[in-house]
Amino acid sequence: MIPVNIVTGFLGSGKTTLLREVLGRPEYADTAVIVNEFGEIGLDHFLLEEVEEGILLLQSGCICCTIRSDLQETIRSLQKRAGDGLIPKFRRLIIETTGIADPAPIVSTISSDPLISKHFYLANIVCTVDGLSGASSLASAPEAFKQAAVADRILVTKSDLTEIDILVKIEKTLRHLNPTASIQRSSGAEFDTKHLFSQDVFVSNAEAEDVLTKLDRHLKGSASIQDPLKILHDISSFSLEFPGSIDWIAFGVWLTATLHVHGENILRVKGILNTRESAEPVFINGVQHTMHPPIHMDRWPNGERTSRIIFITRGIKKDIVQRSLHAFLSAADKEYRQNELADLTTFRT
Ligand SMILES: Nc1nc2c(ncn2[C@@H]2O[C@H](COP(=O)(O)OP(=O)(O)OP(=O)(O)O)[C@@H](O)[C@H]2O)c(=O)[nH]1
Repeated sequence: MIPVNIVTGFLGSGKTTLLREVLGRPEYADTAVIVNEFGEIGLDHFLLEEVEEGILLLQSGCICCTIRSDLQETIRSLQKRAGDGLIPKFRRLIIETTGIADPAPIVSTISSDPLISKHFYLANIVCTVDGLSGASSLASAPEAFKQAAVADRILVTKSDLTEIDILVKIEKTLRHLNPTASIQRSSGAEFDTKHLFSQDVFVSNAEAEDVLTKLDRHLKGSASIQDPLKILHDISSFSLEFPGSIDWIAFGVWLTATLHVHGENILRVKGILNTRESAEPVFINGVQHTMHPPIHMDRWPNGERTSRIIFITRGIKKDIVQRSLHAFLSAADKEYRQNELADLTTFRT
């Protein structure tokens, strides 16, 4: 399976600068990158040959490709060409979105297209936020706010041009918005590409632990703080905690129904569940409609066997989600106890 990284971020925030670095590094030699236009990325000094219109082979061994009729068709055609030996095989795919694009439909394309999901999986979403002008774009452009809300890694760029108190302020806003994303600074060079691209969020135990540490910090600390930008865009980030074990099937039905009803307004869900069916914790992770296969972690981080879930939503308040989940789980609990009692009675008679 080939990991896919999505690089998103508002206009001029530094996506191309980051990609250029990746494309020049030998450790990313087997990477294919999908960009909107070659012109934007300035590849002249990397170029080895043009394999065909829209596909470039770079000196580093990377393949760079512009989008064809649509993303689905572009990914499928890259995969087919690599299979037919027309371009080198690649082991990673990076997709750069346009500055005003919503990354969620890309996530959905990767996991819902049967041909694509057979070969590719989402590794993570990286979002660049301009340290210098990010505060105003986050305030004025809902797209910029959403890109940061759904990300797993946030790179605050132009730290070399930005005063420290402005950087601290923007990082605080981003932490309130997306408490489980990791946030780094960049000055346009020497990126920590390993952390940004190689640690897969949706499949790794270590990553799940890191997310939980941040989730717990959110539960204990800043959960109740209201950020003015979140109020402006009607975005909430809240965490729920449930003691005791919960019914996995009932939870799954509830989550499916909730995602169906609220659809695009649930931007991110992440959490750890103590389920009746499994001794190990189950880590869940979703972007909008798309839930990724749960990870069965090998141990309980911090030994706390409590289910904890974080939601980032638009226009949906905590008490609505909490009440409906609570009602669902209580009903499943009641049924479980009745069945247990019935089993016991049958056994005695
Ligand atoms: N000094 C400095 N300049 C940066 C940094 N990151 C990006 N830049 C500059 O900012 C400008 C925009 O960066 P790009 O990488 O093109 O941004 P982008 O997000 O790809 O832009 P669009 O594709 O237009 O949305 C370029 O002139 C970069 O050289 C940084 O960390 N420090």
